[in-house]
Amino acid sequence: MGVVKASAVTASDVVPFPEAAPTQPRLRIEDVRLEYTTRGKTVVAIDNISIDVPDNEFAVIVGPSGCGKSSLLYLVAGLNEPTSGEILLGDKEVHGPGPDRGMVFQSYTLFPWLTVRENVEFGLKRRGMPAAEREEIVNRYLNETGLAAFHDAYPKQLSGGMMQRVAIARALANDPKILLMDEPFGALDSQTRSSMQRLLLRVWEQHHKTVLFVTHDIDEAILLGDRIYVMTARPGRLKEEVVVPIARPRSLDMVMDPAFIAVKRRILDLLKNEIKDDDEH
Ligand SMILES: Nc1ncnc2c1ncn2[C@@H]1O[C@H](COP(=O)(O)OP(=O)(O)OP(=O)(O)O)[C@@H](O)[C@H]1O
Repeated sequence: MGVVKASAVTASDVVPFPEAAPTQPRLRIEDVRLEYTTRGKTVVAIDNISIDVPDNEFAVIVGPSGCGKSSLLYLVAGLNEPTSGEILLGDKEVHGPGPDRGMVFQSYTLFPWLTVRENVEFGLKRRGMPAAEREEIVNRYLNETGLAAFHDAYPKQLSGGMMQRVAIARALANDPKILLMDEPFGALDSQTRSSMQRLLLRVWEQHHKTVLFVTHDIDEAILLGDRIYVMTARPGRLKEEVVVPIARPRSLDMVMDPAFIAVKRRILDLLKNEIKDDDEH
């Protein structure tokens, strides 16, 4: 084969590398502002927040009480519309709720007339998934969340922790693009809360589902999160994005690690300043 001289190669001969599709983060919150108007009085709850949540990351929102954390999650869930700005999931703008977003709230939101199995199965059945496929998926999530032995129980027979397991299993079974969790362990006693954190760590490390998680608990935020968005006092703005430099798999005893303590100190400082700023106004 002859040698191709460099001079023989023209621009039109060069086959460009296929451009890698730019990887858009799954969730983009762009310049979102939210005002509530009640009886003629307008309150700015969220003031121009922009956040990109990378795919397959566990993102956590922390901030002073009333800074708009739940409001932001509700906007992503499509349960409310921003006053301005937009929210994109993939390349679709969010308007209204949809099966691409799974929600787990602090209050228990199971259907009381359905068993554990039927609760987990609900969304799949609604989508018309065949029974055999449904059963396989439901069994998998019942096992993963330690609910297999309780599959025939009704919500009223379960403790708060068990009900939240069902809510998590139900959300995951629907295979949403993102899981939105609003203080899901906020109503649980501290022991149950720890056990739920362990469970969520284990389940999340298996699926790496994109999560947006709201909490007041800084230890919980660091333990679970890859990235923590710290908000200012109301009107909520993004104060700082803190990346958690702690390897996975994680365990609850990591709260004693120097890296954990350093991140905690950083977040507490950010929040302390925020509350002080707020008091001074
Ligand atoms: N439906 C509503 N109508 C009017 N004001 C509202 C409404 N929902 C929330 N607010 C106000 O908006 C602000 C943000 O509320 P939000 O519940 O989102 O904050 P949060 O950070 O989740 O609070 P917390 O940490 O206490 O749960 C608060 O001042 C709240 O009183």
